[in-house]
Amino acid sequence: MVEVTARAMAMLHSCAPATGWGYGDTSLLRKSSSDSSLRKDLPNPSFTPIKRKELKKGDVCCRAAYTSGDVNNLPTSGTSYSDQNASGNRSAQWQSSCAVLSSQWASTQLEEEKGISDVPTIHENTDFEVPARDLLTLPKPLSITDLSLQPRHGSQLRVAYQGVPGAYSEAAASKAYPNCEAVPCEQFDAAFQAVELWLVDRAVLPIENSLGGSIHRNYDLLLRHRLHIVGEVQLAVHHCLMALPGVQTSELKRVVSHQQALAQCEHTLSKLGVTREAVDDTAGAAQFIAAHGLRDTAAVASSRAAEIYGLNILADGIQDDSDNVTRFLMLAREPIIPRTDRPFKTSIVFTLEEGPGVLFKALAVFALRNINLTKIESRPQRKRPLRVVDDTNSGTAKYFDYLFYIDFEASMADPRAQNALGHLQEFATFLRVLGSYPMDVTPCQP
Ligand SMILES: O=C(O)C(=O)C[C@]1(C(=O)O)C=C[C@@H](O)C=C1
Repeated sequence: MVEVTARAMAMLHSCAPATGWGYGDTSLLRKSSSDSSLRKDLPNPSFTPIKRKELKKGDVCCRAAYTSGDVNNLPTSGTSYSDQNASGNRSAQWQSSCAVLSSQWASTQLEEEKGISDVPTIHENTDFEVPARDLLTLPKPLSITDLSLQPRHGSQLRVAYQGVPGAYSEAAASKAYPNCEAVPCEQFDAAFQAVELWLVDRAVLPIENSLGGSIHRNYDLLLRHRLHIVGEVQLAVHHCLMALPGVQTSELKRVVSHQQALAQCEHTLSKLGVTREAVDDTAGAAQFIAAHGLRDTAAVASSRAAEIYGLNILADGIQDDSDNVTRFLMLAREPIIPRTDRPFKTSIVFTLEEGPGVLFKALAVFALRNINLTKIESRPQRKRPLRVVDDTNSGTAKYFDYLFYIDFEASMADPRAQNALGHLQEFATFLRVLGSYPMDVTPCQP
């Protein structure tokens, strides 16, 4: 058991290209030159794994990359994209470019008059039950352009989320960490950086929604930053249409909200026949209407946002499907110790060489061990979006290069998961474990 945990932790801390192992104990994981079709960790397979000798022309590139050390500019062991771009004065650049501010209790107007924000004072009690008349005293979301404060150490967990008070992400942060101090951030990036800079302890960010699909930005940021997924939380998202008190639905010309929320309410909004405008978050839309006294505009947001910003709910439960759930990830600087005494999920990201059946082979490492996949997402590799393949018979072809993100139902403490990743790493050109964490099995109540 101790050994299994040590292997799991080594994998969680690793950020290794498949060509060079970043794992602590490579002998435990690497199957050296053994043929993967003869793997001893596999149960008597119900179908024969693809053998090396079955590889066709296209597959050869897997082996080539395996020995060539080509990791396509992806992060190497212990590094991230930001490391790779970094130069000697990296530290200073990093500090200044990604500086993030903590909660700021100052009116926007005051800041505008001064032209620059005062050094903010951290308020001791971030109580978001603020009546609408106190709008100006709501905490200002963190911004990546702000200057940084020293992180605060206290007994209360500080949890960054994207948006302003009343956003679904704030509710998700409270569900994930009851009694936490939820810290609003302007952008997803700022939430990542707030954790990295020790301004907060955790971040809770949306990753997918049952109606709207994946939040791609956060997939990309997971790879660019070096945080670990330490949990997930699912939240039922119940949208309301809201406007200033006294405004009728017939007076509306425009609806503003987060683009995911607008997409989740497609039916209702099409029937309204108004223009739609996307803003950073749902609660921010409600705040905007209240702050500017807009009588021709409604917001799609939570009932809590209506309460905070003093708006009137015109319609309730306007999402296309009553079962509308958003899954959020909990992120931390350190991984948690994976366990096997409760259901766990593991999230990974990897790249493959081009070739017939390569993705099939990658997915087979899980199927062969009876590991259930819960999510697969592909994202373009930004540093290498296109690869030119010179083939004298058919001219020059262009392939798109992708990163594959997979969530599977197994803990990294489970030898099946370790063996599956050991197997995958034999032909993946890059592999990183983003986290191994308890599955959210609680009811999706807001
Ligand atoms: O705008 C908010 O309130 C958010 O918390 C963001 C967000 C998202 O990004 O998907 C979260 C949950 C809902 O799916 C709609 C919007």
